[in-house]
Amino acid sequence: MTNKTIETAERELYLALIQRAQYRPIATQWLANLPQWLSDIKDKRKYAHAPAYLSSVENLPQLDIKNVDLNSDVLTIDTQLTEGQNKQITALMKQLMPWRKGPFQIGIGDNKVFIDTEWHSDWKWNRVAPHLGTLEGRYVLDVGGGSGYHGWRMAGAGAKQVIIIDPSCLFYHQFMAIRHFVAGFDADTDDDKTGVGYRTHYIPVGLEELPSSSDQGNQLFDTVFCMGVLYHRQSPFEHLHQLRNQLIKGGQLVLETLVVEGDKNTVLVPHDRYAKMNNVYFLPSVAALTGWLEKVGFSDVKCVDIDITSTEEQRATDWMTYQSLKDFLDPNDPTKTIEGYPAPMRATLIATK
Ligand SMILES: Nc1ncnc2c1ncn2[C@@H]1O[C@H](C[S@+](CC[C@H]([NH3+])C(=O)[O-])CC(=O)[O-])[C@@H](O)[C@H]1O
Repeated sequence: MTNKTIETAERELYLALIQRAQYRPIATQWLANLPQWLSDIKDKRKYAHAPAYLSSVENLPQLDIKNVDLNSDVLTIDTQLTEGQNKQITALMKQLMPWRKGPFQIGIGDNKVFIDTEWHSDWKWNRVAPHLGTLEGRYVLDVGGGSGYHGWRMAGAGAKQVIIIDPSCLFYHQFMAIRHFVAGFDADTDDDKTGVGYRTHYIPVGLEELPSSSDQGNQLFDTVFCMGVLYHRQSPFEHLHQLRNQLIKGGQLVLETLVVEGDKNTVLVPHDRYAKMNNVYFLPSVAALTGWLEKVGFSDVKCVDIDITSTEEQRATDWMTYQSLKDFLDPNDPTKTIEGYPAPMRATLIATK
C-alpha cells in the first residue's frame, strides 16, 4: 500500500496560502503559480529521476511516531523500528542519495536509521540561531533550503509558518521523506492541524520565480533566510533585491555566504572553478557585502559570525559518497582551495528592511 505524503503536503500548502490570501493579496499570485511549480517537479522529461524519488517517498512505511524533536542537533523521529523496518527505510532513503544537509534520525534504540549527511548543518544552525532574536510567531521563508533541515529547525524555534524554496528535485523529495514521518506524528496528536508538519512547507522553485510586490503591507515574510546561495548567483544585486522584495517593512534578512578577507572594495570572482565548483561567481569581503546590502536598501546590517569551514563539518559519509571538502583543498596547504584561492570562509549577516 502506498502513502499519500506528497499529495497531503501539497494540500496543506494550498490551504496555508489560501488562508494568507485573505490578508495578503500577493498570496493569490503564489496560488496561481502553484499548479505549474508542483507539476514541473513531477515532469520526468525535466527530471528523469522524479518517478523513482516519488516511489521511494510513497513506499515509506506508516509508523507509530511517539515524538518528533526539531530542537535537537540530530533531527530525531522517536519511534521503535523492527529490523525489517530498518532495512526497508534504509533502502528507500538510500535511493534519495546523496544526502547533503542534515543529520536526521528515524527511530531510537538498536534499529534506528541515522542519516549522516555530508554537512553538519546543525553546526551552521548553532552559529546562526543565537543571533536571530525570536522566530516565535513569525512567517519565515528559507531560500535554497536543501533537504529542509534548517527549515525544520526554524519551525522548532517557534516560527508560525515556514516556506522552504529550492529548485532541486532531489532535495524536494528528501524533504517529503522526512515530512512523511513528521506528519505521522502530527496526525496522531494534532486535531486542529497546527502541528509542525502543517506549519512547514516546501515549494520546488527558485527565488527569481516568486511573485513579489512593492505595495506596503503586501509581502508574506517577517524573516527571510538565504544561506549558501548568493555565491551561486550571477547577478548578486538582483538576488538581494529579490530577497528584500519578499520581506515586510521592518522584516529581517539572514544572509550566509562565502566571503574573503579584504576591505570594502574587495570581491573575488573565481576565473574558472572554486573548490571544484563551476557555478561560483561573487565572493565579497564582509565590508563589501555590508555595502551591497545597504545599496539595495537594507539598514542595521551586522555581521554576526565568520567561520572557516572544516573538513569535520563537510565530509563524505555513507550517505554522500562523492568527493567532499578535503578533496577540494590543496593537499599541501589547507588554507587554499585546489585552484589556489582562499579556502571556504563563510559569514552570516543580519539586516533589516
Ligand atoms: N535560484 C535559487 N533559488 C533558490 N535556491 C537555489 C537557487 N539556486 C540554487 N539554489 C539551491 O541553493 C542550495 C545551496 S546549498 C545551501 C543549503 C542550505 N541553505 C545551507 O545553508 O546549508 C549550498 C551549499 O551547500 O553551500 C541548493 O540546495 C540549491 O539547489
